[in-house]
Amino acid sequence: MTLPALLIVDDDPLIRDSLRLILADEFDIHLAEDRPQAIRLLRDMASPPQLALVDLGLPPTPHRPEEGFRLITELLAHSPNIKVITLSGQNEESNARHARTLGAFEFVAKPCGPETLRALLRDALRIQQSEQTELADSKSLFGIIGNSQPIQAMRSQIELYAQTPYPVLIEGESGSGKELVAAALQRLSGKPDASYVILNCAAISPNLLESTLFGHAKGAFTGATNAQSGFFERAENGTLFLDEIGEMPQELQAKLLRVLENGEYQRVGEATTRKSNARIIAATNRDLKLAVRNGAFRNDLFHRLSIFTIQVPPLRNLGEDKLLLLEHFQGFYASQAQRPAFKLDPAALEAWKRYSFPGNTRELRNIVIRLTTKYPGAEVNVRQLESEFDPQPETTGSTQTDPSSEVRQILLQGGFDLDDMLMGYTARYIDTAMELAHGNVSEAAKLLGIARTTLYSRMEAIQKHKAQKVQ
Ligand SMILES: Nc1ncnc2c1ncn2[C@@H]1O[C@H](COP(=O)(O)OP(=O)(O)OP(=O)(O)O)[C@@H](O)[C@H]1O
Repeated sequence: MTLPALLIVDDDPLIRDSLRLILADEFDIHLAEDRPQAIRLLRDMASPPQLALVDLGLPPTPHRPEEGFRLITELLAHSPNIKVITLSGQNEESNARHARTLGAFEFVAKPCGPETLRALLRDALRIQQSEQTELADSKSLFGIIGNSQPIQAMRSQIELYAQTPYPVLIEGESGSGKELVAAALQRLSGKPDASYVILNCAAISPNLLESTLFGHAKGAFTGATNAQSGFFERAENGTLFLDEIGEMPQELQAKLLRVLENGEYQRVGEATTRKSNARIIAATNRDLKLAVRNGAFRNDLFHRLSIFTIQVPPLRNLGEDKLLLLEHFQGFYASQAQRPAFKLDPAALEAWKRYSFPGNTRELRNIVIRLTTKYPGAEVNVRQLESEFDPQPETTGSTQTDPSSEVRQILLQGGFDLDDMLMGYTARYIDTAMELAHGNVSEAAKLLGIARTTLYSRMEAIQKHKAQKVQ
């Protein structure tokens, strides 16, 4: 029987060795002493580990949590299903809570008894397996929960774009549901049996990305003992989902552009030109436009990819959907754990509605899992609930910057488009108003000082403008 893989990242050799000793009979252990080593290890593994135990204080800043925070984000970018458990000192509760906002499943205070740790890891594994069943079950249902106006608008966009052969770019903050949107696009593509291949561009080391995408000839590089097909070939005439597209190296961006333009590509080390009919869906949590301005992402590729763009709204803009998601996950995880569900008392429910969930639905889901374990069948009060919230939420979320300070530099760079810039501003104000109004369009229109119908038409204009730029 294959043991589930567990990545342990801790800079203290004593802790690494003792954890290996304790857990090796039940888990396939992989050890790393810092973030870069962990990422290298991950990239070399044939499939990502199911679990990770991460110390927050890692070199070069072993007394601060930043390196651990960064590793959590990178692990989840590499493998969204991985369950990350953080190890932390007794007095670092607020750091541990912030780690959970970033997507960590749970934290455990050091020193921790072997049985507690085992129980936690088994629990994480069981929940991970149940989530995979949920995903399979929800296929016909679209999987996307929410009735707010932004989610309804997003569903219509998915339906509209799903059956076209053009690329779709999915933008949104981490944990907001981009992968779910990609899966929905594929399911509604009208080719239910066609291949669906997912490549996370952040998960593959940049020098292997080209051969992973396009394949390689025998002897193309050291270690290429056989010819190998790539993801484009595997996708055939189905869908290729390129997650974290912002991480793609520049040289490869040019090759991807060529496939998007005429379907042509070559395996590494081969002169024969091959044809791809795969439909491309790409996703990013970075501001790609900013990356274009900074020269990190090709402008022409951005325009090709963003023929149809879907903005996945952050959870804080979705008003009552926070309650729908609460209800859904409450029921789901209680039945998985075969325990009665917890309930929020009225004050806790208000706090739930007020909280901004900077880690989006992934954070909400992890909070529900923890409450299910801690308070089966019980009423959760506001103090108990708020101890699950992030005490430093302002450090996550959108990474957009105010462009006004860059005006001179942008104009001098050339290629500036005033309409584009104004649309960007309009979109940002609308987004903020929707956030303040918890997804209520009439309220948002009031804040913006325009009529509700005008707001709808501005939203439409933003989408049209994006589509027109590439035609
Ligand atoms: N509207 C939704 N309804 C139900 N589940 C959702 C919704 N949005 C997100 N989720 C769930 O939240 C979790 C995070 O979603 P997902 O992995 O798609 O996020 P993401 O935007 O791809 O994040 P990242 O950029 O970090 O990869 C998943 O478990 C997903 O199923």
